[in-house]
Formats: sequence, structure tokens, C-alpha cells
Amino acid sequence: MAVIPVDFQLCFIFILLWLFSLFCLSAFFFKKSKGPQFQDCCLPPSPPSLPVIGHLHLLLSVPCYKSFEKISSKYGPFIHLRAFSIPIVLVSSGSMAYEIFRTHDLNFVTRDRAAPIMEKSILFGSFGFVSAPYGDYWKFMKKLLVTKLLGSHSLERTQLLRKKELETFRAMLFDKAAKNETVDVGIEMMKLTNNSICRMIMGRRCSEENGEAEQVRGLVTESLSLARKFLIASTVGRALKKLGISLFEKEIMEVSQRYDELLEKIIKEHEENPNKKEDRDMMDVLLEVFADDNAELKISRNQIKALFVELFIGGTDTSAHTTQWIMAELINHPEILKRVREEIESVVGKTRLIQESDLSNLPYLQAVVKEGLRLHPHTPILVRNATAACKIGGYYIEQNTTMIINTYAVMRDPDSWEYPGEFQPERFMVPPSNRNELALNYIPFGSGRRGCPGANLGYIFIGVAIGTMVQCFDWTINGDKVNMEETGEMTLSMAHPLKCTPVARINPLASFESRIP
Ligand code: HEM
Repeated sequence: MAVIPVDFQLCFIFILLWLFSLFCLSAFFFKKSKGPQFQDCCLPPSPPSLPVIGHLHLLLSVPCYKSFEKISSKYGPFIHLRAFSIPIVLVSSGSMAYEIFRTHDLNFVTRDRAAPIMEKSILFGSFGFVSAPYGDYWKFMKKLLVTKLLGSHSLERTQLLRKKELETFRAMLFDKAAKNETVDVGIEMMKLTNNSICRMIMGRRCSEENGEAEQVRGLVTESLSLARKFLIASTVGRALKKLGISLFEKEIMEVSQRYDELLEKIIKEHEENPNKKEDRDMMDVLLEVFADDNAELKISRNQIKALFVELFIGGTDTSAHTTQWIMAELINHPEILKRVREEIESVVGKTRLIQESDLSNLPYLQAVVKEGLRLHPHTPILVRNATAACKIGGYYIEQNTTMIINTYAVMRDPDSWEYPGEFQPERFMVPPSNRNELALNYIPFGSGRRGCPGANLGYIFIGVAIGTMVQCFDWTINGDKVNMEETGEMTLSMAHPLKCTPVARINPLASFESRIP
């Protein structure tokens, strides 16, 4: 027994020495020299680093958007870091975000430079659309997403499906009010968004009755908790894989397998029983391309599955969390809630219920949603890769640098926002021309070619849910104020999920009778 620790220490020292020599060799042999056009510029400023691992310790602290904000407030809004020999640039200002997403968009259009480490996985694997490099496959899928699912025409066509889900949501709230029961806003919003997206992309089949929507919800929650582990694995995992160490692979593959089984079942159902031409959903269209040997672009079954997984993850949790934050802000700011309600009553009236088509006539409600997204961005960190070396803000960016854009810090930058930590929707009632054109200070949906294609759907989900909760109910909580403490690793969540009790303001039966069809 006594011999084991000695062996372990020796092994550890040996591994460290090996890592160190690998690092020195790679720095010596593979360091690229700057092109002549960059000779006059230097790398962005950098905090002190440790031998071998560089700034890895800074990248691993939790929650990362907070620790990155701290580093930036000390060393500036544009800093250079290194994890082993991987160059990383941390961005926390709107003007630098503008250069990345607008001026140099094409250079930063790919998220991660190397193929994802879990090639065989549906989740975070090499089949995904979100991680796909900019090329024919990404362009094809993006076009399909916009024309068949998320563009304004498609959203109009699927309005009725979402209306049914909103009715279910509203009925659930009236039921809770009648029983004086508490609502977990995040969980109920997950059901609303998940059911709506399942119906929109897979038609009637993924329904509550056969439990598939419920399974998808469970998988989405598990996937989100794996997201940070995946980021660590894809950043340092490449180096460790060379040493035969696979980070988090088992956990990720297990969740991936369950998605695979569920989606295979749904795909088979579609293949055996396709929708009529006029009712075709996105799954029908993708399967048609899959089966067509002469199609312009060949797509695989795994690519279809990975896209659906990404839509479930990207489309449900984002809107659910944001709605929860906004409702919490409204409960803590009764004067703002009152103003939203007055606006709804003056535009929608008192005899019918708010619906999607009202949103464009409710600017204050829209401002409330925008302010909620600014203060509580679901995705506080965006990752992009520099395809080629370039110059940003006068600094040299090496080829293959991983760019980390801290949207949380950008949208709370005191140089761009007055009282950045305050919930003040009025700031969005000012016409956009009054804001700085050359700075991207508002990026809850990212920006550029890789910006979120679901932003309009997100605004709809949140707008109608908040509108319904304000129009039909008063809300009570335990205590005076909602606790707004944050938690989360890669995503921003409430440390104490919002639980509140609805008190009906209107007679649901009367309003249902006078509802406009
Ligand atoms: C409040 C709601 C939402 C928020 C806050 C949000 C946020 C984001 C963000 C920050 C990105 C990364 C953008 C970038 O890198 O520049 C993104 C990408 C994406 N989002 Fe959303 N999103 C929301 C709703 C949705 C919905 C409803 C869908 C679809 C059903 C969706 C689908 C996607 C997809 C497919 C991408 C990847 C785009 C690409 O790689 O080209 N999102 N979203």
C-alpha cells in the first residue's frame, strides 16, 4: 500500500514534465509569424499567466461571465488570454463587438475551429447546425429554418398552433388561481415553449398525451447542465485527448443516446405516415431531402436529429428563463407592471384577451421584454473563432483565436448604459437613432450571420406570456420582493426560481365568451 503514493507522485511529475515539453515544442515549432500587414500591431493586453496552463485557471472560475467581467474591469474590454497554447480574446465592449459581428463578420462566422470532440454524439457532435462551419451545409439549413419555420411568413402560418398552446397556459393559470396554488413560472413557460416548438416543427405527433414533449423537456434540462462541461472538454479536451483522457464523454453520450432513440421513433412515424403537401412540417421537408438521391445537398439522418435537438434546446429554455426574469422584475416594480397593464387595456380593451397580433401595437410591453433581455441575457457568453489573422481595435488577432464575447458585460457597460444595473424599460422608448451606431451594445440574440434566427419567435413567446400574466392576474409572493440572485454556468438562471400565486382579475368565462376568434 505504502508504495502507491510514491508511484502516483512520480507519474504526476512525469506528466507535468511531458506537458511542459509539449508546450515548449509547440511554441518553438508551430508559432506562426505575423504577416507583413500586422507588423505594426501587437496582441491585446494580457493579465499575468501561469507556466504551461497560461490563463486556464481564470477560464474555469464560475460563473464565467462574472469572473470575465471582473478580469475586464481590471485589464480592459479587450484582452488576450491563453489556455495551454490556445489563444483566446475576451471582449466586453460594444465597439469591439461591432468590429467582430459587423466589420469582420465573415472572419468570425464559425463558432469553433476544430471538429467537436464527440463526433458520434447527436448532442454537441459533428452533425449539428449550431456548431457547423460556415459553408454549404450551414447555408442550406439556415435557409430552410427561415423559410419553413422561423421567418415571418412561417410564423404567421403557425400562429394558430401557438394560440392553442397559449390557451392551455392561460387555462392552467386560471385553474391555479381558483385553487389558490403557486405557479413555478419557469416550469410552466418551458411547457408552453416546448409544446409550441414541438407542434411547429413536428406537427401533431410530439404531443403531451404520448409523453414525448415531457421527455424532450427532461432531456433539454440535462443537456443544459452538460453545456459547460462540453465547453471545457472542447477547449482543453483536445490537448488531453492526445494523452488518452476523454472528458465527460460518457455523460454526454448517454443523453445523446436517449435523444437518438426518441427522434428515431418520431422520424419513423413521419416516414410511415407523411403529412399531406399543404400540411407539411419541417420534419417532412427534411426527410424528403434525405430520401432524394438527386438532392443538391445530401443530408444525413443524424444531421436531422441534431438540428431538432438544437431547436429544442435553443428555443425552449431561452424564452422560459427570460420570461421568469421579466415577471420577477415586474413583481418587484409594481409601477412598471401597472403601466404595462394600462397599455394593454387601452390597446386590447377590457373585453378580449391579448393575442400575438396585438404585440406590434404595444410598445411599452416590447420595451419591458427588451429590458429584461438586456439585464438578464440567457446566453451571457458567445464563442467565435478567427478564421484568419486580422486587426481589431488596432490589435493583432492571430489566426484560430477563440473569441469570447461577454454579452452580459457589454449590456451592462456603464459607458453605454445609464444606470446599467437598473430595470428601466423607458430607455427602449427612445428612437434607436439616439444611440451610438458604431457600437453593438444590445446583443441578447448575438449578431451577424450567426445571430439567433429565432429572435422573432422568442419575442412572441415572451410577449404573449407576459401580456397574459399581466392582463388577467394580480400576483402575490412570499415576502416583499422576489430574490434576484443569479446562478448558472454557461446560461443565466434565477438562483431561486420564481414561484408566485395568481389572483384572477377577470372572469375567465366572460372573457372566453367575448374572445375574438
Ligand atoms: C428569448 C429567446 C432566445 C434567446 C435569448 C436566444 C439567444 C441566442 C443566442 C445568444 C444565440 C447565439 C448567437 C450568436 O452566436 O451570435 C442563438 C443562436 C441560435 N438560436 Fe436562439 N435565442 C432565443 C430563441 C430561439 C428560438 C425560439 C429558436 C428556434 C426555435 C432559436 C434558435 C437558435 C439557433 C438555431 C441558433 C444558432 C444559429 C447559428 O448558428 O447560425 N433561438 N440564440
